[in-house]
Amino acid sequence: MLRYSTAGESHGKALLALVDGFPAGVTIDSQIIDAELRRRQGGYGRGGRQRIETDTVDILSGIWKQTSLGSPIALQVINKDYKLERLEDLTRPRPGHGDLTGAIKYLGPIRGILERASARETTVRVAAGALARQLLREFGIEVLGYVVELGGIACEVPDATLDEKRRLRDASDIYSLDPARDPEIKKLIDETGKAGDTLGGVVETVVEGLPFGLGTHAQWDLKLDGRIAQAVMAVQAIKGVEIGLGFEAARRRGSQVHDPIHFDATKRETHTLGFERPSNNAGGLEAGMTNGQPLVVRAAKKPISTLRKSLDSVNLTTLEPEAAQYERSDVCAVSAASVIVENVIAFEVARALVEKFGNDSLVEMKARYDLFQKMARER
Ligand SMILES: Cc1cc2nc3c(=O)[nH]c(=O)nc-3n(C[C@H](O)[C@H](O)[C@H](O)COP(=O)(O)O)c2cc1C
Ligand SMILES: C=C(O[C@@H]1CC(C(=O)O)=C[C@@H](OP(=O)(O)O)[C@H]1O)C(=O)O
Repeated sequence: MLRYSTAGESHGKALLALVDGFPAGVTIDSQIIDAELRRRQGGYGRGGRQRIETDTVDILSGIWKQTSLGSPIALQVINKDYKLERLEDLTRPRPGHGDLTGAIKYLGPIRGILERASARETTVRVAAGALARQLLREFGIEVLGYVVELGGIACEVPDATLDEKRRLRDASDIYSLDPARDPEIKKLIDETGKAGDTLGGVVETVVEGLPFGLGTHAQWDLKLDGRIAQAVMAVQAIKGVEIGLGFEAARRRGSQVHDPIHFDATKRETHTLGFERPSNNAGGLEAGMTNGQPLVVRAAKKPISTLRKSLDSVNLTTLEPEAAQYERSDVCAVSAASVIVENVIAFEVARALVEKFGNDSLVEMKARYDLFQKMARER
């Protein structure tokens, strides 16, 4: 099974991810991982921390001569802002962060909670996802994430091709598909920050080139829609996930929701096996399985919890009412969230891919992939 777990505190020595079950024989370029880490640090509205860090990955194991060995891959990102031993505890928990609940649950300091709850941990989730997408590319599977709404301002271009979307996103400081709106959005972020407040937004990820049959209908916890939702919801500050039409599907009639099935013999040799869908309201998943269409996932990110103009809180030492504590913080991290969501989805898709085609070696996976496509055409 392909899986990973992470370790590390926000101001500890380093963040670590341990990736198990990654197939042998995949060419790994650490610069591809570093490029995703750089993007995660970017966007507009980040706080002072990103001027301190220059995140790069150290691959500590599992790779030889730029090729995966099939053994565990340990990924490390060093914290330049390592200062955990010197930091004081907080006494006034911030609403929206894990401070109050974690301190009560673990009967310990708030510091012990916020250091691990912090989205700094997503550095190594992104590193693991960027590793996984190097496997996906071997199968022509491409993943792209971008911002579609920020602080209530919509910034998307429907119906663009993946390449057009990539070009637009890479031209935007916000990572949206509508760079023309960058000045308006930046102004909103600046004004909100000056007012001591914060902003959220909506991000979208598209995965193209998926074969039929990743995931399964057969058991609830193996359905790919549920697994994608878990991976995305588990990103800090994500509060909603939609696949395809999502909540909008509940407002329409069936005839306006379900994607008709057509057949085009000229596309028989492609990953769709010739089964074309004039719409993709299902977002690429039916009954927990990929259906050859692009996977489309949206996620809602709430505004940052730490407010310069603090909300009401309680001093946990005196139990007297006091304003919540302020620690250095972002005003808006929606752009970063688009990079994180994109990469956690990449990992989940890669996990489902190795489930279907095996995870010993890339060469065996490819042979099984080709055999499956042939058998599916001949069924
Ligand atoms: C990229 C990113 C950066 C974040 N930066 C901050 C921050 O600077 N300050 C803050 O209070 N919360 C920040 N958050 C959100 C908190 O980590 C998150 O709200 C907290 O861990 C509680 O978890 P929950 O919102 O998922 O319930 C950030 C989240 C993301 C995804
Ligand atoms: C460090 C990162 O994000 C951090 C996430 C975060 C939080 O509470 O989630 C709080 C801030 O931490 P600090 O107080 O050290 O500035 C953010 O900067 C990062 O994304 O690399």
